[in-house]
Amino acid sequence: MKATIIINPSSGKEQALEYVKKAEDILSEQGYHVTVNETAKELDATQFCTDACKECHDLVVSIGGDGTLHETINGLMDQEHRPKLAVIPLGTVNDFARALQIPLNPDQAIETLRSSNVKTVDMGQLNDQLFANVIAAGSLAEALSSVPSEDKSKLGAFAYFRDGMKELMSNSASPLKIEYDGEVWEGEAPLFLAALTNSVGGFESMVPDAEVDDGLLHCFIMTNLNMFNTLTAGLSLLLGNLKGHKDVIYFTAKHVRVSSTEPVKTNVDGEEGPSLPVDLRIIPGHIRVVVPEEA
Ligand SMILES: Nc1ncnc2c1ncn2[C@@H]1O[C@H](COP(=O)(O)OP(=O)(O)OP(=O)(O)O)[C@@H](O)[C@H]1O
Repeated sequence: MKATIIINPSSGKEQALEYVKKAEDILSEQGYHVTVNETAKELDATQFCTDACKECHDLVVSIGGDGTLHETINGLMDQEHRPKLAVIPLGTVNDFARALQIPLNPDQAIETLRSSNVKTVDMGQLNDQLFANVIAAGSLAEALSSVPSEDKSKLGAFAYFRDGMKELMSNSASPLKIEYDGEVWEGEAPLFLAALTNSVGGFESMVPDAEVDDGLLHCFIMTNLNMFNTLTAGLSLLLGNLKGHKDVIYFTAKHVRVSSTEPVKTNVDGEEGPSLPVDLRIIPGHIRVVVPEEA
């Protein structure tokens, strides 16, 4: 059996390398021949994962934040052989791990490598790339993409909170056209979100109905922009009951197209994504993820 470890040494307050040896030992104990690949720059994780697919590896382990995971899963795109995936979360948010009940403590997450429990999980497709968790569009999404990574390391989720609140208070909205499964919504909105899992931005009850294998994109449009409503919607967003807010439209779909008459950026799995228009689809059961025995 062959396994590839993909590790971003700059993630997790730069403690990532400490965890590699432990992961390697557990995998070797289980009879894996292990290759370790350290990322040095953007898209290295994608290339390492594509190589693992081509070399018919049985398992790919992503050690890093949601950005590293996003790049890793993109290496599975269009591959005939797709190895199982294991995730050791070292980022600020770690939505994918939260949704799959993978421990956020890296030492405990590494123990998951011993588990025989494998879950089949949906992926999202955005234009020609895959995403694992969430896509956001609008001025709020843009503000979150620009949180500097030193702030993320120092302040954790608070860095997002601070910048998100600043943006919500500024009341800037974008004209959005959202076409989904034969319906159309058009209007001004500071935020559109499409989530695959229950956890968004680290809030695990944000999308309580979302299951990792339900074959649906769970979509939210934040609409009303007066100061009070924006603030309460912002709090709902941050406290995790967005669906119930009166200025939030919620729907599920399998195919969504989001466009705008203005230049609007997106945020994909926590990193800056392409500008609108974007085409979103769900790919049911695309990957197999190693999860804790009891998950
Ligand atoms: N050696 C490296 N040094 C700096 N950046 C890297 C390196 N390797 C990869 N990267 C880039 O860093 C980005 C962010 O990585 P990742 O998400 O793993 O860490 P993080 O910023 O700590 O996590 P989070 O975004 O969840 O807080 C990746 O998308 C990748 O492009």
